[in-house]
Amino acid sequence: MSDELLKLRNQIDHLDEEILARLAERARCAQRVGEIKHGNIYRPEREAQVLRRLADANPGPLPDEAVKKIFREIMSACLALEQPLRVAYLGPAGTFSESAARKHFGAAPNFLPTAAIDDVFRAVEAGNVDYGVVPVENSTEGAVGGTLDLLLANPLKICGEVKVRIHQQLLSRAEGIGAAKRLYSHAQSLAQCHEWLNRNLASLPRVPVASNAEAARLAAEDPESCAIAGEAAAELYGLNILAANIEDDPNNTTRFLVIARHDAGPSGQDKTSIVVSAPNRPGAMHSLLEPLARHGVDMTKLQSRPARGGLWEYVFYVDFKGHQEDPAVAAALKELNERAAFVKVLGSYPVAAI
Ligand SMILES: O=C(O)C(=O)C[C@]1(C(=O)O)C=C[C@@H](O)C=C1
Repeated sequence: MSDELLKLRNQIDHLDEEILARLAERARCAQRVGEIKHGNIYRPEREAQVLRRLADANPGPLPDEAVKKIFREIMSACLALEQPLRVAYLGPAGTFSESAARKHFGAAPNFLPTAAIDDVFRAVEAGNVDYGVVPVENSTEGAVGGTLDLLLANPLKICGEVKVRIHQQLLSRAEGIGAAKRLYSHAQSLAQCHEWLNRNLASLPRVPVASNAEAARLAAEDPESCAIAGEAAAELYGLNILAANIEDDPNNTTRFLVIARHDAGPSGQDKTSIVVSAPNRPGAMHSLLEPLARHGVDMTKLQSRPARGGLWEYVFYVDFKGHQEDPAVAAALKELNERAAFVKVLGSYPVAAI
């Protein structure tokens, strides 16, 4: 070993010990915070502030994303010392929902896969888990209607959002695609890779199944098949990646919501989600949203959904920038309340920080 290599490795050992001692000190601080803090132990607003502050202070050469991932895990481990979290997500294991849950909470919680989106809501409401992670919209496929309906019907709050870049992989137990007789995947993933499949595997029969993870499980059992699923499923079922990132839109992203029995405090960079219904008369929707514009509140999403029970009646899901405790948002919400037939605040939460 050269002298320089030896010296650098000694230096790294030394730095690692320093980092470890500082981590232990940080963990003891977090434990003490846990003892003196009242109410919820998990504080999404504080975690978002920590991640943003460190990304801003990052001197390099590590990219901001790497710094945030490292501190995401540090906070996850510190929080577990205060209180081990239980987090439900739309399963089975290996889905993009699991990736979203792990991206948001780090590796420390106990994760519980559920069979359907409403099971996630039920598990949180019943107190079987502390938090739930559910998909709400995809950049190519649009809104997840089931989640929107459940948000309206449920007393739960949104306390966070996570965005996951969806990369689809062609997976198989075999080393090549030659012997494959069928392709399993979720219908949404088949749609997201439609052009690639038409160009490369036009004659291979496509079999839609309940989830990508289920597709990967089937491909692991059946060597004459392949599947489209994410990397997490490939790892879980020990499959080879025959073609990587085959989604037609390279920016394909799914947004997930974190649901809880409480929402989040202000973090300085927040979003608020509400559901409103407008009285059935011309211009009602315009008049309803006018206070937002007048108070300088930026609307980021407007999504309509048929109201249960009334033919051709709609409810509107509106997201805007700011926290309901911000004075401009509070003033706009007060006026909106006076004008709307119905308003429900689904929650204020930090803009995705990671
Ligand atoms: O600041 C707190 O309230 C803490 O409990 C500490 C800490 C952290 O590790 O920084 C851990 C968990 C919370 O969700 C937020 C932050």
